[in-house]
Amino acid sequence: MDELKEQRILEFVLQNAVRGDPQSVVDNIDQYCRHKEWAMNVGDEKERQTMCRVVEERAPSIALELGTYCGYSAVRIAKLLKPGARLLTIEMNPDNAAVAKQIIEFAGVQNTVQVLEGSSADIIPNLKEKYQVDTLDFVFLDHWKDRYIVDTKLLEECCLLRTGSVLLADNVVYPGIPDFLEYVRFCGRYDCTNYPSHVQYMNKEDALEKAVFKGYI
Ligand SMILES: Cc1ncccc1-c1cc(O)c2nc[nH]c(=O)c2c1
Ligand SMILES: [Mg+2]
Repeated sequence: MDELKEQRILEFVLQNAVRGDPQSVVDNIDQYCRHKEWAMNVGDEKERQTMCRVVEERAPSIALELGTYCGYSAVRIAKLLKPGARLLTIEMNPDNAAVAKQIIEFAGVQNTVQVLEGSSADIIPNLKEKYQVDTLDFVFLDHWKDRYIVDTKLLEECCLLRTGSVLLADNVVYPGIPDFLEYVRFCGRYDCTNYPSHVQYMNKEDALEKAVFKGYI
């Protein structure tokens, strides 16, 4: 069977990055995806400009990521978390989950990041009982465009958000998530901020949207 692109990214990291050094791991993924094979990691521009500032501002104790992919943003987020904080990251594709677990372990953040393999629809309702979550301080949405609004409503229905919980959504311009944007901007429960950027490793316009939950009004 052909080796998957994600396995080539993993190989490149294992051969070129420094074990236990999260920055070296994400730098090598950026280098591979910029010069050898494009891949849908969130990328260094969005992370440097926005994600790191939003995460550090919120200083989450418990964070959730929807869409682990190869673990690139999980490693970046883990690096920004305070001691004792944890990140749960959900990945539907078992091949990607397997690659992500190895990249997370190589980066040395396996005690901070837990990869939950399966669908967000199945896992989100179990976060409280099975994963000892009370409410989430930070949620990074980076999975499938048609799941952003459904999963946002599911987080609300499962009482997983509290006043001040921060949602940060990738790709709201390209590929574009119009139903999610309209929901968070006009339902009355979120304060929204848009952060223009570019699709990773390309010049194409994109943006991140931050939506701060105001409560179950
Ligand atoms: C695949 C693609 N092609 C051209 C331009 C952008 C994308 C793209 C970029 C991303 O950051 C994505 N993140 C999560 N899930 C996606 O499907 C996804 C797709
Ligand atoms: Mg993305």
